[in-house]
Amino acid sequence: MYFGGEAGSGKSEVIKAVTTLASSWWLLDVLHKTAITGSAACLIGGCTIHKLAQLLSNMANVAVEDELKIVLPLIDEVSMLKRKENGKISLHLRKKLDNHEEPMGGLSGIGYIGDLFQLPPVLPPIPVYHRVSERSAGTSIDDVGEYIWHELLNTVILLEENHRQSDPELLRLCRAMRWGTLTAENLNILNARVINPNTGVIPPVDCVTVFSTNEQVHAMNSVMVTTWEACRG
Ligand SMILES: Nc1ncnc2c1ncn2[C@@H]1O[C@H](COP(=O)(O)OP(=O)(O)OP(=O)(O)O)[C@@H](O)[C@H]1O
Repeated sequence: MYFGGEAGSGKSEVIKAVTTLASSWWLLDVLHKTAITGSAACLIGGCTIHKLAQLLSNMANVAVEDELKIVLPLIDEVSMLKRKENGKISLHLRKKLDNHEEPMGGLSGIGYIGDLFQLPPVLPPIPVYHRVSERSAGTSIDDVGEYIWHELLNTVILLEENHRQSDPELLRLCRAMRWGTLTAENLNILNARVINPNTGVIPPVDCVTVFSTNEQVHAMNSVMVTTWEACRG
């Protein structure tokens, strides 16, 4: 199953709801929440997909739970998932569940969550959702990962309402950016709001700020720390 939708459409809320449901049925131990990066995994109270793979493959340097039970793995921020990683999870599940015939060891469900317009995988940048192989079921780990996504994914749920953004104008711009359809007029509006911390103009403390280099981040941090210290007297 794939749960998708733009930023703010409620994908994380779905994960919270599944967690609450699993908890109320005393099934938290079979729900394995994962994400590709550590920070994304922390946000959903899960582990990285690599940690899950390690647990499944019983690597010596991991505190392996003898009774590791897997019924429903969830993979968040799936735009960053590589074909190979999907294939590896399948391989590990086959071994762990002692079912070498079926993809994902015959698990009846796996939940992929994320917005495919968001960040792609770190190099090599072939996300699981890119169709590379024309074969219906190749044999390499990459092919298996791709096959599972393209041939076995049978339920797609798209969340269409945005619950985070209440400013319709900003939402329109964000959507145009997401689709890659920004017009010159859109760009003018966005560029008119670019703030250069070197000029001494600082944004409100509660707003999210995006920078393109670490140098700019450090410059902004310095300004904010100085301002904060001045406020404290
Ligand atoms: N059905 C809903 N009704 C009301 N508020 C909601 C609903 N779903 C989500 N929200 C709220 O909208 C905000 C964004 O939701 P959420 O973080 O789940 O989005 P997301 O799709 O995971 O975003 P991102 O892609 O940035 O991670 C949160 O504050 C959340 O509490």
